[in-house]
Amino acid sequence: MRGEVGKIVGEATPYEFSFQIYNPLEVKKGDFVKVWNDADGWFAAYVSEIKAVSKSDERDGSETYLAKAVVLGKRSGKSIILPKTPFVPGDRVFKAEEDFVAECLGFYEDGVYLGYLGDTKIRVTLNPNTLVQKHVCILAKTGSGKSYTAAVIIEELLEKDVALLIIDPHGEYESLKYPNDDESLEEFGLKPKGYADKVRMFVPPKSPLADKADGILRLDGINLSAEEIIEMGEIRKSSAQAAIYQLIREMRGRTYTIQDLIDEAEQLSGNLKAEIIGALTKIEETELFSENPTPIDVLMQKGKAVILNLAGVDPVHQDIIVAKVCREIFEMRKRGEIDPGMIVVDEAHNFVPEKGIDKSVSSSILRTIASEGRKFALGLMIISQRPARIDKNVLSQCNTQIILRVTNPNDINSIKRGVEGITSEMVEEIKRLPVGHALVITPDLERPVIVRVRTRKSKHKEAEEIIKFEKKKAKKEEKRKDSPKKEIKEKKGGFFKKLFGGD
Ligand SMILES: Nc1ncnc2c1ncn2[C@@H]1O[C@H](COP(=O)(O)OP(=O)(O)OP(=O)(O)O)[C@@H](O)[C@H]1O
Repeated sequence: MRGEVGKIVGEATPYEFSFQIYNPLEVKKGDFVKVWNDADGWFAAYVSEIKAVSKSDERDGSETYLAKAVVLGKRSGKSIILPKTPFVPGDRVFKAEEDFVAECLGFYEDGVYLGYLGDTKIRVTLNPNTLVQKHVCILAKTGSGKSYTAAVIIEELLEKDVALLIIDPHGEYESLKYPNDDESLEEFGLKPKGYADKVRMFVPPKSPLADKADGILRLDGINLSAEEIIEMGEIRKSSAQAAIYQLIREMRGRTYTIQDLIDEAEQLSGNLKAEIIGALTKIEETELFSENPTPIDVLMQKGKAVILNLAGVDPVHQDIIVAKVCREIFEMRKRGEIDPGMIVVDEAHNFVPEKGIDKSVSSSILRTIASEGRKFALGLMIISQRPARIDKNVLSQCNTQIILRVTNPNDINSIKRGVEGITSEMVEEIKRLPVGHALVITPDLERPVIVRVRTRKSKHKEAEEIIKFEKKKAKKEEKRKDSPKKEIKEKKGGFFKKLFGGD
């Protein structure tokens, strides 16, 4: 038979075996091979390790090459099966055809196209329902391609009309609006595409990006909790914190705004008065809270992505914004008042930190969504460069894990603890992954796979490019103003504005 590359040697189980390679140039780490199993037929296996060993009976320095192969299993109906009997030493090992490997792995048809499997041209397509409803995390050291990979998934989910809210602390996602011009798109069988018609950017009132935004985010300022006021007002003294709790107790049964609390605090006496009024005034001055808040259903709409761009916003305010927006989305989702969807949380270690390492007001609701969100079709995408600093419970709720290069020993340890079924070989692999390569672990695949993440269709956070694009667009707009179709297009703009609100 053509394509024979070696034979099984030593011990073999139904799950893995070693084989002697005939020609070391023909098999390399990461390749796929196939072997026959008398009980269950052909199976594909992944070459996870290769070593050269000297032949024991020869002193002339000649060597033999041994490979370790992990059996991938094969699709049988909806599940993946592994053979029930071991492979047999002496049996022949063949190169596996790409179609056969794809068939064995059984990627989801018309799924989320993440990239190519290892060095092959096999498309890795993940089940969108698993991704969204059972949560996903993207972990990697900085610069390894976290936000790039997140954007690839966002593009795919947008095309599947999923509602997305993106918490974007560094302003990295607005470039989704603009098409990429990277030639490597072709290699992945794709064309450039911007998502300007689907992506809107919201910012808090005093954001440095307020002029550029599609909408201003204002939160419900009615009946803020003592915890929220203490956090936002950065009230550290326990006596001042106690005074805030007391102020709010006095409001019991009434609805109140920050201004009402300031008026009430005027009645206080003693040296805490100035401190409390100062803290409340500071909150008032953010203009974040309003009696006419942004309707939450505007932030979560089928087929649209709303970016909450928090670049340049005080981290304490970011925390409150995330807490309040996510809480309302969860409550509305429970009542079926907004579309099912996914909340993407970049820099997640800041919003849902591991207990004992840091504190945040948003932790509680993010933990609730991680554990209960799937019941209400509300998913989470958790993105972080510091896995060791994220709440372990939240990480363990992410059924799909996408891990790019990680080297920090603490982060490696937390991945080992938090990711079920990860082997020491996979850990070694994670430390060496090139930029844009990811280990993907998902319940729909029997084995973790290495994916070469595809090129983005939309532009990746290159500010200069975006400015160029904006200039081009402005020129086009000038021309359009002189064209007779002007009125119709403006009407469309009006509808869009209505849909998203915005200032
Ligand atoms: N799949 C990919 N294909 C092509 N280029 C990629 C890919 N993934 C990452 N890159 C390149 O690597 C760079 C870093 O990726 P990215 O910005 O996603 O890193 P990051 O892990 O989010 O870093 P940071 O923590 O600094 O935000 C990108 O600017 C891009 O040039």
